[in-house]
Amino acid sequence: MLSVRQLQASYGAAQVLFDISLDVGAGEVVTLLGRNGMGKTTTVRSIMGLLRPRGGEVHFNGAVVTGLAPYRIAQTGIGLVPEGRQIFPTLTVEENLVATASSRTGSRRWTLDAVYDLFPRLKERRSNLGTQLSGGEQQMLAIGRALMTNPKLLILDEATEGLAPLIRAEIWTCLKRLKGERQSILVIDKNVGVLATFADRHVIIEKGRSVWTGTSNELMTDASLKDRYLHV
Ligand SMILES: Nc1ncnc2c1ncn2[C@@H]1O[C@H](COP(=O)(O)OP(=O)(O)OP(=O)(O)O)[C@@H](O)[C@H]1O
Repeated sequence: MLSVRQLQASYGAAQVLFDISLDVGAGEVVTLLGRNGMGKTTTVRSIMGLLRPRGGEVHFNGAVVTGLAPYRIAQTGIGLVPEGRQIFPTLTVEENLVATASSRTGSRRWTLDAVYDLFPRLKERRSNLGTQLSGGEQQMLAIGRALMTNPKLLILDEATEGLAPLIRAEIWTCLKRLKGERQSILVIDKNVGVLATFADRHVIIEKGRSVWTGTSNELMTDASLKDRYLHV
């Protein structure tokens, strides 16, 4: 479904990504791991066309999407939950959700009711403005908004950063439920232990290079990986 090959990217003259390769298959949950500043967000931004890659290729559903405008990449069926949520603060919850609604990619799975079923709290808050929501509610809204585009692939950058433990658990439950429906997901998060309970594969990024990929079992049984690449 998503295939990234030898991706390179820079901010101005500073090259940040040197060689990122990763795959997400249909129905798979894949994580992007690595310490702060290693290039996870930049990888996501490059996949989405928010940063123009200076080398390498991004294939999605068999087509090369490298270098397309972000809206065109989104239209191919990739839904992004960006770092920092970026919901529309002056719109209500419901307006935020409706603003992105689309069945362009063929699937009509995600409607307002379906999102409210996944996150009942959003239904309670449907008339509240974005600014009136807690961090957890904003993250639920950001996920709901991405789902309303009926994406073939959902990408979450920092899925639970800064959220209280109970809210985190709700987000994990949501992701597990989506996996149960065979939603393809690429997720960045630091909670490796929880991710390993339901993700299929993991990709570790170190200084702009994808240096390891493997299953949850392989990740959890190789303690040296965590020491080398994940501990601060
Ligand atoms: N807009 C920018 N301009 C210049 N350099 C940037 C910019 N954004 C990120 N960088 C640099 O690029 C490198 C990779 O950053 P990136 O945000 O992709 O890392 P990350 O793995 O997502 O880390 P984090 O977990 O802290 O978000 C870092 O050295 C960072 O300082």
